[in-house]
Amino acid sequence: MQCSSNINTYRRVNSREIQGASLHLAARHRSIRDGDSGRVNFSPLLEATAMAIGATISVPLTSPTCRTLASVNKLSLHSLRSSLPTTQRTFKYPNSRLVASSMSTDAPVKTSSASFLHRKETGFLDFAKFHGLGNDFVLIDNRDSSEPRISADKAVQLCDRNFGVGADGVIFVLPGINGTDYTMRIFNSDGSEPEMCGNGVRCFAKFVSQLENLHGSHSFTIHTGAGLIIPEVLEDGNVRVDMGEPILKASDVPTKLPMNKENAVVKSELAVDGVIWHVTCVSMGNPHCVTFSREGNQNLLVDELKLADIGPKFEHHEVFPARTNTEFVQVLSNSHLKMRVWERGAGATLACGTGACATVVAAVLEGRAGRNCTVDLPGGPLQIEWREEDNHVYMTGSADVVYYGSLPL
Ligand SMILES: N[C@@H](CCC[C@H](N)C(=O)O)C(=O)O
Repeated sequence: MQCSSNINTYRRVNSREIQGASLHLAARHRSIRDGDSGRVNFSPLLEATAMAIGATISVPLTSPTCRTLASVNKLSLHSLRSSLPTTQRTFKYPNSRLVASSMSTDAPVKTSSASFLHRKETGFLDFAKFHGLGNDFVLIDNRDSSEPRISADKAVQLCDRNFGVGADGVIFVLPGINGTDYTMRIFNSDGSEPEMCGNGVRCFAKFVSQLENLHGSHSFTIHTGAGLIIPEVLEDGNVRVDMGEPILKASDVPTKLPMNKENAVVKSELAVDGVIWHVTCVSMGNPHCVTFSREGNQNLLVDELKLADIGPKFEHHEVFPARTNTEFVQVLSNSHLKMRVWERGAGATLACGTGACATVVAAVLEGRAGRNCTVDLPGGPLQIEWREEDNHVYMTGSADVVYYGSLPL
């Protein structure tokens, strides 16, 4: 896997100013259910407040009743596009209103998710808020341009949990390159741009399914800074992602820690804050430092760790020239791990998909677990398999929409 050259390197953005709406404020208030549509609308007062400050929010409780595209099953979107007659291939850059109206066949609602999703009002940014096990993102439909609709600075403002929408990152659905269906780019909440995001790519897949009105099992190809990533939306709504091969070569992770004869860093000693930690370094396109133990303590009890104290010391350690994500892992059994994460550019998050993948790779390399594991994260479990046959890592887990919003740019 190669990092593409259009991925910017890390930089801190200090601006915390937010213009426009206090969406978060409105989103925190209790909402009332609109029984017929199965959707939640904010109370008239809050709705009015949101409008007054230039923002709207709508929240889906259940998926709209939809026509099933049976032909999509098991086909990649790419192959689907080329096999459908032209008249049915309107959804690549859809006439938004058309697609919106075909979304629901028996329960038309005045503010359906589809119509909201396909709104394109000048001067406004329409977005969807998603989360993968509590790792939350603002998703932006950017299919009409290969340049992200908002800057890194604006992403920092949106991610602010007090003055913005509140999220761990902002993700853009861009046109595909190199023959892929889509390109994914992401800004962390600090404005830096990582190569890849595991939970984010599951959210990306569900968002694309909504935008393209896809149902049943389907998959597509995504170009990322970590190379080709292939998510498959399953019948049960979960998403399985082929995350590609882990990178173990120290200089590619990258880390300056001393490597073994295979050029990998496995169970190496790292001094952080006067304590020796045993770490294994893995890149899933983005860098990870995984630790199961420290000197005199063979199995970490992760609930006892003060993540906010030690996390930043790993992230900014001199042996990690591109900074690092750090996973603190407790082994529960040969197939069950418990993990807490300190993310580069985002801090403590409730889950990290690439981190869970790196964790299982590290557990196998250290002989602590098998290749098929459940990884428990603060936000819920992920199933991770490091498959021997193809050396690829597969991640399966949930991804859910929280609400759709719109705010002035
Ligand atoms: N939460 C993500 C990882 C997001 C990127 C990370 N913070 C980095 O800078 O590498 C995941 O689910 O993988």
